[in-house]
Amino acid sequence: MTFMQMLQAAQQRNGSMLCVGLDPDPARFPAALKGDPSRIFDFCARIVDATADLVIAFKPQIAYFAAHGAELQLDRLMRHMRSAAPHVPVILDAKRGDIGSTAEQYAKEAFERYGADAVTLSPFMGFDSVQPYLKYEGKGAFLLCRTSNPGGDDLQNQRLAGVDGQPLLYEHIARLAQGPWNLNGQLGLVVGATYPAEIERVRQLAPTLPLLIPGVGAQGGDAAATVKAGWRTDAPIVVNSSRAILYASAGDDFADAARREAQRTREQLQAARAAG
Ligand SMILES: O=C(O)c1cc(=O)[nH]c(=O)n1[C@@H]1O[C@H](COP(=O)(O)O)[C@@H](O)[C@H]1O
Repeated sequence: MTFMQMLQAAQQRNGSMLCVGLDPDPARFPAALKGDPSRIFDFCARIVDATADLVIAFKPQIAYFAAHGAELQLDRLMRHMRSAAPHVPVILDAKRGDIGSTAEQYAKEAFERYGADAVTLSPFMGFDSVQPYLKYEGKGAFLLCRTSNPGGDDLQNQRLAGVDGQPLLYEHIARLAQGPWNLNGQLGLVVGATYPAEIERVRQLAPTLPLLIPGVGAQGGDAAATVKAGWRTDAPIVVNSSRAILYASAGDDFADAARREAQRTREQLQAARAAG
């Protein structure tokens, strides 16, 4: 099954557009695990097990593992997700972007070492930096387009004077991803829940692409406005929340609390869809 097919299937099976982001920070772990980077796998596996029937995807953020030298725990977590939640696609949030020869190594890391179903990429270095990922048949790649952070404006909202129609940079990225860069239908776009008007604009320019939408929860993005702007029956939206779910409780009940928060967010998103 391709990543796009897995997304559609998980969306239907779990009735969900919620993605749980796995951003493990040992300093925020519950008392029994707190401050211990060797427990990253244990923490994440509990979250995965508690939420696997509620999500369209999981999104481990690679920096939270690499910063602690915990790559082997990420390896183990990827295998755990594969066996405990085989129906849930895994997006490795790596935000890579480099020249073709180096990108080949990053692609190998994401898809061969970790066995991810999709990856996040920065399109800043151009098509030849994206192409190596597209050689992996059936895998997905989400290009940063209009990111959730305020500083996204610095570049992404600049006008490209030399390009037809003088689009904003993020509009140009959306057009490239919907059109000439999307050789085998593997591309999606990242658009922040903190900017619903831009989600709507990206949807106009990229009507058939899946959108990865982080920014609900800890960053305060508007879940209902996000769904209204981005939802399409034939192009899934993957709405990510990390900290609000992972750290819903600092106690031993953290996995149950994560489940409740995931359930609440999923219902909120589904309700917005029904109202839409
Ligand atoms: O690519 C991403 O996932 C991403 C893009 C973006 O524009 N904004 C953004 O917050 N993210 C990631 O999404 C997650 C958001 O985490 P929370 O703010 O805790 O829900 C983090 O892992 C970020 O690195």
